[in-house]
Amino acid sequence: MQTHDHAHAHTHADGHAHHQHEHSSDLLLCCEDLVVGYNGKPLLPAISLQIRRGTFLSVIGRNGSGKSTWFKTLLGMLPPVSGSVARTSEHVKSAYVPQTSGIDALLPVRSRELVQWGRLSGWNFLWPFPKKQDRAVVESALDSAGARPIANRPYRDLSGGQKQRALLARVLATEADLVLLDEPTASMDAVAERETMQRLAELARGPRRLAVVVVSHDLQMAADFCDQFLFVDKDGPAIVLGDANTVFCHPAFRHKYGDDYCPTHNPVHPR
Ligand SMILES: Nc1ncnc2c1ncn2[C@@H]1O[C@H](COP(=O)(O)OP(=O)(O)OP(=O)(O)O)[C@@H](O)[C@H]1O
Repeated sequence: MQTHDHAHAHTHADGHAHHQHEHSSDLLLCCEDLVVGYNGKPLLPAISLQIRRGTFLSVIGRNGSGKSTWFKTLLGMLPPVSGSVARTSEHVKSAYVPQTSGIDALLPVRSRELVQWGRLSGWNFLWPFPKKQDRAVVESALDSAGARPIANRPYRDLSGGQKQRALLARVLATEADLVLLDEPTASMDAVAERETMQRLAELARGPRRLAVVVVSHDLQMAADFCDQFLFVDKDGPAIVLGDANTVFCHPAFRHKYGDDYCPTHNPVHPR
């Protein structure tokens, strides 16, 4: 695993023990010298990375460091300033859960309907009556996300943590291979946060073998559950990709977050 300061990072988000059955079809998304930004202006240094099935990657960085920008580019919602991001096959499906604040809090829908929307596309959207098979997927997604108790509640009346459960169910209902979640545990209490991270880890490491990418501000929680970390900092020279020790002990990371997360620099309170 390498890390890179300055303009060219070539690192692969792989090489982990639980990727025992890894083969070429595990590769879902490839970024080559990808530079993200707005209106042709780079925000972060270039990075090359590959996202495979079974990966649980956490994107970390201070407020305004470029995490959402990176996400949007990965999803094709924002064009790269330079370089490329490509799915390895047109069959690779990705799904996105925005920050809760990005959803209209006045949306007059029940949680179950919100999840059903994950099954609809194109013209279906104008005739939103799910097929029997879609209904089964929706019910199972509600169970997997722990959202069954809130399925009939209007989305706007839910607490922040309950909203995130409904959104997680929605992502599961899309049956995507690659799931990107922007701060999925932002308004959850500590127990709910841990449960959600556990569920996401199971989606990556269990039989579904999804690739899961989360933006997380809780570094300890990310360290406990994720296997890959991408540190971004629009004001610094580095973009760092690697396992926990590689990233948390990198000088650029420690410059922003201090030494507490790096076991070799913080031997008194190792992670
Ligand atoms: N549409 C836009 N045009 C130009 N600049 C933008 C645009 N959207 C965001 N930015 C800027 O890009 C930078 C990175 O923003 P981004 O939303 O990616 O940060 P973030 O790491 O996700 O932040 P947070 O942790 O607060 O959610 C910020 O300086 C922001 O002001």
